[in-house]
Amino acid sequence: MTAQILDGSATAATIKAELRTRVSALAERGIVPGLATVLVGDDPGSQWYVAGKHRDCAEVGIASIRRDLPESTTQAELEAVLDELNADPAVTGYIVQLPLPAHIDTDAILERIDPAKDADGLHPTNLGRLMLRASREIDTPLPCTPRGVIELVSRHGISWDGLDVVVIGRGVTVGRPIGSLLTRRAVNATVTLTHTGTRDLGSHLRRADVIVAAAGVPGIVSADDVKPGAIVLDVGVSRVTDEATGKSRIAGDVADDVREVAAWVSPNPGGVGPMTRALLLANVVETAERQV
Ligand SMILES: Nc1nc2c(c(=O)[nH]1)N[C@@H](CN(C=O)c1ccc(C(=O)N[C@@H](CCC(=O)O)C(=O)O)cc1)CN2
Repeated sequence: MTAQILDGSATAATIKAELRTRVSALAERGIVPGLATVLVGDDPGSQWYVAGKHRDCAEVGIASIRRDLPESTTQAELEAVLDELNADPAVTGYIVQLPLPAHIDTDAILERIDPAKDADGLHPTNLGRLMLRASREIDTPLPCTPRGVIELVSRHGISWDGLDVVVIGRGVTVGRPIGSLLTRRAVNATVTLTHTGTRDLGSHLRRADVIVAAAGVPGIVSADDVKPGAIVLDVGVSRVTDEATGKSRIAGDVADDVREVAAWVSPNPGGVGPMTRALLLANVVETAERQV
């Protein structure tokens, strides 16, 4: 079997085209959605991701505001920037690029964001609403990567209803919230959340209809771990140095041989990453629409 590709780049392009139309409709009512980004320090990966978010905004007609701060920024200085953005009417939503430097209390920063402007859906109020609303529509921003995973599969004509999903990784941006999203009545999957403390990870993976690999461990999922015909989503991002060329490249959590066993695979790059970016824009547009 050669797996079919869950094409995140093409799907994200479709979502962005839909959002462009919605942004034009808002413009007719005099509303221009605005996304601000807050970046602390000079990590090249984070700088690249933030630059991408501003390019995406320009593509769909969202105004964007950039606040780049030095590595030495204190907790109080960063909180003062967030207070400004919370008060700025031109900012519909904003994100604080993660990870933050070690001297910053990330949880306190996420809590400082006005929940109504939380474009990443990572404020405790918004995560809490996600927990509470298993049966109702959720009218608050949702975490972008889990939302991207769900949309990527659904938009390839695959229903999640009744599927056994095994997630690897318990981080706040993917592993923890994705279980709540996938088990909502409207999606109806069954989820097992595994992590570095899970005994015999392979036995969980081998019975999964869907594997969501978000461990950040290159190649943690290989062909031997995958049930024939399963769907495998690669969310892992690790930067490794290619021994042959000496160049640095992105490595996902899913080994290449998985394509010989799985029915569907999301590539990395070109899978969940572009979807994360597109769903961030969706959160901003939806927040602006709710304000109308
Ligand atoms: N505040 C946040 N911080 C971080 C998040 C997040 O959702 N919110 N997620 C990641 C980084 N990230 C977005 O911020 C992100 C990572 C990767 C991609 C992406 O499109 N990747 C490309 C490949 C990129 C490459 O080659 O270097 C792909 O998958 O095709 C988008 C967004 C951590 N921080």
